[in-house]
Amino acid sequence: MMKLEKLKIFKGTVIHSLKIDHVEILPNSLLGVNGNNGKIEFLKSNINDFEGELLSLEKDYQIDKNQDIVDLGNKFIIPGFIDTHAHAPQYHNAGTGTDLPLLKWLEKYTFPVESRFKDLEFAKNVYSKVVDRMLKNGTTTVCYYATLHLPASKLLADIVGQRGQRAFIGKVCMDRHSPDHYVESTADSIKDTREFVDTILAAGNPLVQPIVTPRFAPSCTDELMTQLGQLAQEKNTMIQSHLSENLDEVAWVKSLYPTLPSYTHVYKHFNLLNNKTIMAHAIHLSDSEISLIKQCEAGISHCPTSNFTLSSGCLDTRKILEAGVKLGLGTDVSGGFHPSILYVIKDAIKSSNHHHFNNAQYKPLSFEEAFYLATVGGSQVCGLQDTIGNFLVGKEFDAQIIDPYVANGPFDVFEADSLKDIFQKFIFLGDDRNVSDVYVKGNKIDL
Ligand SMILES: Nc1nc2[nH]cnc2c(=O)[nH]1
Ligand SMILES: [Zn+2]
Repeated sequence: MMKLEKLKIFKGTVIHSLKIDHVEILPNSLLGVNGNNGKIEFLKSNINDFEGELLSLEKDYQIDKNQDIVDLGNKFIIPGFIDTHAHAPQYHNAGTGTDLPLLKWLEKYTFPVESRFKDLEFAKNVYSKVVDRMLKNGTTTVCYYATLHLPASKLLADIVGQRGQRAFIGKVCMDRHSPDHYVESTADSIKDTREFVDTILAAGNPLVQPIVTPRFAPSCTDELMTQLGQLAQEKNTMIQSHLSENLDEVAWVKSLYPTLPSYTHVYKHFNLLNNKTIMAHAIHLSDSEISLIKQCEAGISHCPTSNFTLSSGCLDTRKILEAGVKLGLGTDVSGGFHPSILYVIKDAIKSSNHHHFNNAQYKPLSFEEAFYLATVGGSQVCGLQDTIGNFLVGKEFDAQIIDPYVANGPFDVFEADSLKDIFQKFIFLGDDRNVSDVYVKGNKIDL
């Protein structure tokens, strides 16, 4: 007999993805989570005889069915969302400064607010709020950019750790083409990044990992790019940056690197493009750049809310998927004004529909595919495909409990609605009011 002292069992409807074009909707399920390691112990679905099933579980696991079972009733459980690209300091500006394209937007709104994070009180206020906001919206994993400041970047990691979120956190590196009030020397950038990586690793929280973060090629000298590539390799960390978001940016990179074949090749040249790399946007890529990304096994963070707001363009997600490149979704707060991946899911569908307007043969993203990208796709981009993304046995339990019937909620359910209809209504009409509980690695988060 297996004795598990700490087993939590969720009884009700479980929804997740195993394949990109199909959502598994599993009524009458029992999902067991091992409280010792936060992993999924079992998932049994379409159960007819709950009493019999529970009796056998009582024998196998010595559970107390009055204490260890959470009855979901008419709520359902889905994986936590994975935001593969968000700027924590920019949350201060979310919903403002939506009138300019990328390079002017950076100068006018973004660098000024990021430079304020030398003030730790200011940082503490914004960072506490962004982490809370993400969790309330069911986002259990985030790839965060902080700012170039070491103390505030460490503070973000502390706050994420205290709140129990899963995250990759990057001290931003930028030693050129930046305002005088918001730039660092090459030596400081490397020294502080090294200290940041070492500090996060020494803290030993498996949920919070450092990520090497050159802001984008135009804001890093060759020397800095070279050393960041070496550091990421030495410490075996993830890498994140921006790629081919805006046509003026692409032309700028071409002028900075006239002898390299493309923007993507710039990152490759400095050993910053590999299977641990997340590139945000990647809209204006040639076929050979997509092939290079595939060959290097890097992933793309698709940020359509930002791409619409900054008028950057519409990523051809079908082409990226058909090329076999890992693809996840990102809010890109505050280029993207909305902190919720639910919002990004809808913009990913609309962005894909735009390609369909111009080409009747084009197969736009279905809502099932967009949900997959928000969960399983994100896990692949983060290198966590064996750890999170869905409820396969052995993965860690990162989840949200969704209440479609919450009082004063954002949508209505009618008698004829199937479970799939209700789930789709949540995707299109739902918001944080429907998120009743959030779990990361089996731990319930205080919302
Ligand atoms: N969207 C976006 N693109 C960038 N490229 C370089 N920095 C940024 C940023 O902060 N946001
Ligand atoms: Zn960004």
